[in-house]
Amino acid sequence: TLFSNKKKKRKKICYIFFIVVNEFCERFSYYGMRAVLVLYFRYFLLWDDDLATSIYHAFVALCYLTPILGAIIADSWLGKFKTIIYLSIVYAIGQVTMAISTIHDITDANRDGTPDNFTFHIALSMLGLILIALGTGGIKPCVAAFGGDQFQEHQSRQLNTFFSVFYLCINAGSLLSTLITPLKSVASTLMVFIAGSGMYVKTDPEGNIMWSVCKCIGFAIKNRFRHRSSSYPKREHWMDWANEKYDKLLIAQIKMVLKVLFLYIPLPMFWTLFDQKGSRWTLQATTMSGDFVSILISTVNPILILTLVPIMDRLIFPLIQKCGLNFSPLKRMTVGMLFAAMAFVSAALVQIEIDKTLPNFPSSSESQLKVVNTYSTTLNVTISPNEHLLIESFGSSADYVTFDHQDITVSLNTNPVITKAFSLIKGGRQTLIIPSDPTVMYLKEDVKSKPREGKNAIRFVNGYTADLNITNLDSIEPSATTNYTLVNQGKRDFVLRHGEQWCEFSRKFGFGASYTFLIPSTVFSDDCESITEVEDMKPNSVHMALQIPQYFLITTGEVMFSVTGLQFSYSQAPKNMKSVLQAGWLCTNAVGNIIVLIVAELGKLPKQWAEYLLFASLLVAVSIIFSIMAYFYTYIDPAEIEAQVRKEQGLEPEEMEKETLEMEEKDEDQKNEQGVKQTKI
Ligand SMILES: C[C@H](N)C(=O)N[C@@H](CC(=O)O)C(=O)O
Repeated sequence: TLFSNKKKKRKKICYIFFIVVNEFCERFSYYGMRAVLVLYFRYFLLWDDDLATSIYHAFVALCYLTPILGAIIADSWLGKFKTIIYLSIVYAIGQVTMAISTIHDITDANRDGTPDNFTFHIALSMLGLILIALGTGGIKPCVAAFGGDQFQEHQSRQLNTFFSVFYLCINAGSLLSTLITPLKSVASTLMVFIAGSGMYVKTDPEGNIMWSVCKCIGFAIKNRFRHRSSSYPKREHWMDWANEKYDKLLIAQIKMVLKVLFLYIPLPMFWTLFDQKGSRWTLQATTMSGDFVSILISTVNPILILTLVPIMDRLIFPLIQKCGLNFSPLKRMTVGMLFAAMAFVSAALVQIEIDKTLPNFPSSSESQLKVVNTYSTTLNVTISPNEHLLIESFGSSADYVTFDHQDITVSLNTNPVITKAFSLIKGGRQTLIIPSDPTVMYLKEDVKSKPREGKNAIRFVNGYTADLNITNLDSIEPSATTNYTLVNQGKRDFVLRHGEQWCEFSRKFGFGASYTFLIPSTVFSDDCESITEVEDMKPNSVHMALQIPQYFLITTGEVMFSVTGLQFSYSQAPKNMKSVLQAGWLCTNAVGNIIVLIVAELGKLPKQWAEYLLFASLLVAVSIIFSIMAYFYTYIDPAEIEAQVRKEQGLEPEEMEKETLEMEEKDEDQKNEQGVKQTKI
């Protein structure tokens, strides 16, 4: 017995391996593609930030809505195994479609590096994304439930370990996806999964279960309405009004599922906060300094998961249990929510620090102006009605001057005095450029927010007497100013050229600054030494390391909330509705994403830290509601309830046999475990 049990255990580890590796490959592909999706929208399809972010969140939401479809197909028709295979093929076709949509040569007839027919690329990429959402969402609830199906009812400890390992694989896939291309992994997902085919425990679909569930619920509601008069005796549960027509077992199963789904109502709020890691927190990072921006953002969450899941599972949870505390799944989920709320309090505190260092940007009714003087002498600049600035040659005003009106008149103390009227941009920042010929002074629009991704915005004013060529920029005419170019942090070299003459200058950049470089007429004679730098926006000074606590808190919350939720959804579902409940669980994530979308559309509170605190307070309120709901929830053993109902109905011999077999197996396992313990002693 000992030998055969060891063999069985090894076999189980082997096919669980195939399932978790399958999940690893699938998540690797999904996160790999997701990581570059916004960049593809921004720089290939040339969408603006808002559209790119909205379509991105809509795609993520769709990925978490399609599980309903996958669950229906699996539980009612194909079974989990075949559903995973078929939808993986859909997924692979989606990835290939998406990959084809990124080949600009297909429509780039004039070979200028940009596609000629954007509609074709947009249509193809949208088709690809829909197929990927169908694939990834469709197989997701099935893989988790299929993994769970490999365990028997008495193996709850092993089942919990499975879900932890499953989550580790998700995050290992997500982590590695940032390093390797995603396409290859779709094929490997399928191959790995099919390789284990002969070993899995495959439960058969039990007819169109979702349709039966809907009909049964519909009948219960109709029947209840028909018997609304007080002369009819009340029933214990409203679903009992389906007793007249439907099987008691189906009614009992629906009651179990509805009980859990009701409990899920407050859960999307957790995901609303969680999903802002990729939007608001990423934006926050762009206003901070530190040279690990992209690495931090894309890898800190999976790295922490890979560390925290084993610590929680092997150390923290057993320790809590040893202290005699009952840390039930629903309590863990509530604590998880509170951790996420604390993460947002931490984000708010970081934001307050950042705000102290941010420039004072104009409000929507204000305009800001700075003056740059490339004239040969110091100038006295008067801006009507009462602004007086003294600006050295090749210097600038100390900071922006804010106006609550747009029409201004500028006078220079030249001989004769030069006066010119300008109209400023409402809500904008501009620089008044005074060139070597001040009569042609002009306004140039400045950046009015921190440059993206911690980059630096730079531009040049040509004070030289002829056209100049600067590395990577178009040629600049005398007295003209270039548009801003974004440069990364670190040392950058620029070569200035006019005919045979050239000189080189270098600058070291930090994060998120903006500069205007003033090129004097002597630029070639002093080997670029005389180029002066005007700081339009200071570099970021709050270090990104300050974001680590918020990432740590939200990931701790995720381990408590998400891993537990996954296990809970499986353990509380009747056998024929495991995937449906997994889909319900994933839908909470979809709703969370949709809330993020709505919040992004509605706009922000004037102060970002206040928005973070608002979200934290909302989640605390929701977690209180959830803890009250959880207090009234009684954990069930779906198999036990099903057996009881069957017993009440009179068991069929076939089922009885199956159950006896399972009991025998359970006894065998227990005896064996005792045997192993005794041998150890
Ligand atoms: C990468 C995340 N830490 C993660 O584990 N995500 C899970 C849960 C979810 O987002 O639904 C996943 O991708 O399955």
